[in-house]
Amino acid sequence: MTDEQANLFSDDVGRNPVSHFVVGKVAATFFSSSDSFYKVLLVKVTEQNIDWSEDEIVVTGNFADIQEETTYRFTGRTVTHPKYGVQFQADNYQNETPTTRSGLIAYLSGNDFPGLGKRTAERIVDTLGEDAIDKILADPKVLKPIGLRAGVQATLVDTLTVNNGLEQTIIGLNAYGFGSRLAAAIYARYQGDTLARIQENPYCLVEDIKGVGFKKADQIAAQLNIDPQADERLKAALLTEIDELCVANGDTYTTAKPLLNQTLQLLENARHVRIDPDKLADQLVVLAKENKIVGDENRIYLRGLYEAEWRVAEQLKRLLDEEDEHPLTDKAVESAIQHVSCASNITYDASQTAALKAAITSHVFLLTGGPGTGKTTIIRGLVALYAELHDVVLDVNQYKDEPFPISLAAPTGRAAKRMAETTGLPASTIHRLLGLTGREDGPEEPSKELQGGLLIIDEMSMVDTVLFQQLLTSIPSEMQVIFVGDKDQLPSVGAGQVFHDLLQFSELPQIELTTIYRQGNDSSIIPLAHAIKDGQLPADFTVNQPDRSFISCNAYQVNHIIEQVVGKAKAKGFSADDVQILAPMYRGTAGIDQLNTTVQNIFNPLKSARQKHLTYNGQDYRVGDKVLHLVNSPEDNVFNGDIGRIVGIDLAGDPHNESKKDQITIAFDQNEVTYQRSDWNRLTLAYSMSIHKSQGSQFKMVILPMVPQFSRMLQRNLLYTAVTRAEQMLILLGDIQSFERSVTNESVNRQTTLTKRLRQVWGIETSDEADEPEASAEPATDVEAAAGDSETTTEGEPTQAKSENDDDVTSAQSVEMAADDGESGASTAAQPTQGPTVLTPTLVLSRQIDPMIGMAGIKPTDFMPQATN
Ligand SMILES: Nc1ncnc2c1ncn2[C@@H]1O[C@H](COP(=O)(O)OP(=O)(O)OP(=O)(O)O)[C@@H](O)[C@H]1O
Repeated sequence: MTDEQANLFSDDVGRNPVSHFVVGKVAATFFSSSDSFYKVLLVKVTEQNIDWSEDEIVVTGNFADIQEETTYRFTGRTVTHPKYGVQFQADNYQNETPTTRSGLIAYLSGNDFPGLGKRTAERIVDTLGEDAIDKILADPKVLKPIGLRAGVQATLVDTLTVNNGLEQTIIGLNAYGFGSRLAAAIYARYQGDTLARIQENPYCLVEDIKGVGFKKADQIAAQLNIDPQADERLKAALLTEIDELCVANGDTYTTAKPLLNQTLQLLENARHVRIDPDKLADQLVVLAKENKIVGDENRIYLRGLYEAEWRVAEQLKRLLDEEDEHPLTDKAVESAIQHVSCASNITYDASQTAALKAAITSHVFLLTGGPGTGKTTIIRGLVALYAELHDVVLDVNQYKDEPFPISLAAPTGRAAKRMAETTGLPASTIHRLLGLTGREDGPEEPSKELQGGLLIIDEMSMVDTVLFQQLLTSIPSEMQVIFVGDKDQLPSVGAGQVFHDLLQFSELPQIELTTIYRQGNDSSIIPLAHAIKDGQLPADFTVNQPDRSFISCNAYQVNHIIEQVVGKAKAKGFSADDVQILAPMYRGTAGIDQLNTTVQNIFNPLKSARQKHLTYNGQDYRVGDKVLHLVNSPEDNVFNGDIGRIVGIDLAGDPHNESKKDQITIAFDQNEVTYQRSDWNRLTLAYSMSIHKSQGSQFKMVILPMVPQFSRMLQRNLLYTAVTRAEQMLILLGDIQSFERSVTNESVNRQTTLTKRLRQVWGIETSDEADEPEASAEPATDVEAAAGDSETTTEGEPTQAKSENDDDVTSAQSVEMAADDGESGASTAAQPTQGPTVLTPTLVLSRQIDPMIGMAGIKPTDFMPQATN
């Protein structure tokens, strides 16, 4: 154990003056978690100081590699379990190796150490003393004077390390405050080097371990007295802030000024120190040299996102360049379209026919259109067309031993389910299609090659840069691929605006469907959506329609009005699944959290104090609740935005709960998932949800409040996405000015360079490229170029939220100083990308919402609160 660790432990002891222990042989392992180190053991007690009169005790805790029939010393405390009674909860444990001379000699000459006889064991103990094991573990070279054969020495050291080292590692990780799941992930990554790696550079955890952030690493570094000015600290903070800036804005790159500003704030606030901005800028250069970030003109990218954009462009070129061995004739295609049109009883209009024709004859095709313009109709048509032209049988049961020739996929489980329902064919999430588990280390992780002749991806606006790159890499050149979406919806949660950018590039075959079919007497929602898309509210916006209404109210009235509207909807037979409240923000009187509580009490009230429920993060969870999964968890086949229902709550004290832990079981459309407490942060109630999370889903009734408090969230694509989620009924409430503001507030574009990469890969010179510095021109040499540039960006540049530290003059001045320092110029040497030579840029680091089914007779006004009727 190092001094630092010893300090940590003594600190623990300081807080816990009475150190309780149990020493004993592990007789059985009752429970062993599959994804963490948590175990429940039965221990035969040989020694203890906990007032225990029985021979055996149950010991729980985080233990690595426990061997049954081996003696351990457990330190911790006794706890009384509601069902199992008194147990010993261990914070620390160690292999109880003997400490007396004779005990040590017997241990070292025992079965664990083949090749070591009694005499050699005596020599070891006599030479190294009774702390021989600690000395050997600290430095195996102490064995040199003993003169052991190399093989025997290696076995001795290895076995001692296994018997003692792993425990020490887990104890060390526990002491650093890591829970069992993170401890398992860290150990899986560094193995026996874990503690040494952390002690040398705790910031390595930020890069290597999902779930460990800069602040955690920085706390450990502070405990280890690592200099706050250390290069590794500055680099970790820079990487964290590039990621944060890109995640916060959905950009694929950032620029020097916001990056340096935010990084300085992070570094200075965390350890209350001043950081030299020049030193920080130097580390940006170092990160580029280490190939962790890429500077291109005034843009700064994380390497993964930089390469993902290049790869997307290159992969699309590869697919589009593929030549058909047997190209389809116009005549064959036109005749097949006729057949499909007759069989489906649809007369395709001119642009729909053009879309069918272009899509079926292109290797890559993009189809966009607003709600009700026929995207689903075209997907169905394409499937039928492909089957006819390629002699494919559309009966999945006939493909037992070979892959179905048409793959359909979407970014979320709900969108995939809708796709399967509308086509009558299997559809999956993109993650599942690619066999992604979510545990991949990086975007470049190779995924399997897809099989079949045609791939159609729906809800393309939700696909981010990294996932798209993984998808394209898996598509074989002979496969046709069609991307379908609505370009005016919100972009992906992850970085990029892939569909938007692809549509900007006219070399990619594409068609926008603009004729709206689902309208007339049975829908005023779709025309409303199209009007919003075009930047205006219709004149009848506040006039009640058969399927839509507007209730004027202020932010403080929203909750009460929604309570009345939902109460009436429930009385008319609407279920919690039918009614969806969408709001832009979580906090506030009209925010998602408050509305969730209100609507939960209507659809799933707590009926008695004995009903199973639990509280987490200020929200009450009950069996029957509608809940939302907040992240992509491909390992459980549940995705960001998936909605499920709580079907089980197991409390630790339940007699039949074998895990003896609190857990929630949720049924999703596709499967059931059990969430341990450590996963509850992936959940929230779903009666009310953010518009972002509703992407890819539709609901019979959407209730949408818009009030001035939502301020900067009042944007056109947000309102458009919310309105298009309503299948049959839309109830808008709030103040008209907020809706007007949303419509006029044109959606902010993200900072991406995908369209630029496409132009580069296609070798197309465009006029706006002339405005940009030549790849081979003199490199911008310092922060000045980047910082100056970010100052001149106007529309489209995401605005930096005012940080708590905006009045910190020193930090602000520091950035200016760095920007002024023309001498500190640094540019990295050109580095090739993965692409063809001609594409290689000079890498210059500048520090630089069907008809009204079942709705007959029900009008939105039926749900209006009495006061407004
Ligand atoms: N050419 C056409 N002639 C008659 N009806 C059509 C035509 N094209 C589409 N429709 C009908 O219009 C309605 C909307 O079409 P579809 O569902 O394909 O649009 P969509 O773009 O997928 O809409 P959303 O994005 O809202 O799901 C459907 O009822 C469909 O049958």
